[in-house]
Amino acid sequence: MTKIRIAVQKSGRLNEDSLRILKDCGISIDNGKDQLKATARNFPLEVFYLRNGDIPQYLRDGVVDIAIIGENVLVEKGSDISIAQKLGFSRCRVSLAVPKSVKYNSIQDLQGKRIATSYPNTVKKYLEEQGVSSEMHIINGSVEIAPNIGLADAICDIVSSGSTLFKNNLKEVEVILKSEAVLAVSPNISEECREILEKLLFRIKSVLQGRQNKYVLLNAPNQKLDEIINILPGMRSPTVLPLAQEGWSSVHSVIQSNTFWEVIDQLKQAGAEGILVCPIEKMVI
Ligand SMILES: Nc1ncnc2c1ncn2[C@@H]1O[C@H](COP(=O)(O)OP(=O)(O)OP(=O)(O)O)[C@@H](O)[C@H]1O
Ligand SMILES: O=P(O)(O)OC[C@H]1O[C@H](OP(=O)(O)OP(=O)(O)O)[C@H](O)[C@@H]1O
Ligand SMILES: [Mg+2]
Repeated sequence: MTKIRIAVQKSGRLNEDSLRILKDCGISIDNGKDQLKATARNFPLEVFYLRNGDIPQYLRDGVVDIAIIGENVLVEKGSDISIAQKLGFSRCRVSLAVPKSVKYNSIQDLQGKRIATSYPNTVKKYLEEQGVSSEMHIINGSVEIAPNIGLADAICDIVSSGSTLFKNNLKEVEVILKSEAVLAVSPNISEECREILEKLLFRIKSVLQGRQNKYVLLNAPNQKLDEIINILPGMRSPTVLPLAQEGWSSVHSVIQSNTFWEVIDQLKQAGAEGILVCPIEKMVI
């Protein structure tokens, strides 16, 4: 039986969330410690544990069919590789930063300067578009230290909370790109694997929809129902059921996690009581 081969980061920032999303899709993987390959028990899938930075080449060579990878790595090394789905975790940006003490007005200030980075292609392309040329110093880790040891005038690296920049006395001056984990697809994927990919994508989308929404139940006096229903659109429209106590109803609906607190405030003001909020495991639209 054909199995789809998926690359997952062996260890690092993407590993845990990548395995969690597969698990939330109902896929059980037997994980031995230090295993490089594992087979799913209940889905035609094999997991290859690889380094994030090596994955574009493995996709290109057809060693794996799909991969969970940082979008920033695809921009750097795999612009020929397509993205089937953004996955909503490991959000970060790739930014240029300079020492806090340096006056920075515009990207032109980097003309002829030395930039330390692990993302030379991304930086070069960005600078070229702005008509700026700089000298690249390729470093694989601890890039933020480079200006402090006199190795570079600026750096380009991943920024998330900004605390690494802060600790190294640097300031972010240009955001080159925003990134998150994505499901990437080999240009050489077979027809059979594409069918398995469609099944996997259906599950992933249901999981992501579930994560982005909450199930809400509340009680409301009947004369307030119209107002409350207007606040709560629901998947089609809210469910309204009579309570045992006359003149009251129970309203059930789905609301987006990112607007959640504002909606709850509006519901309370409109007269809703006993509001319960539950996570949604999967949501099929
Ligand atoms: N601080 C961060 N916050 C959020 N996401 C991040 C952060 N640092 C890295 N990432 C994302 O996670 C990916 C993996 O980062 P990580 O540092 O674990 O591995 P790596 O050193 O880039 O790769 P490799 O697996 O090749 O060693 C990055 O490509 C990026 O997409
Ligand atoms: O803005 P922050 O929240 O501080 O995150 C940014 C830092 O996180 C990543 O490093 P990581 O911790 O993955 O270490 P690494 O250099 O060993 O990959 C990245 O390379 C930055 O250094
Ligand atoms: Mg890192």
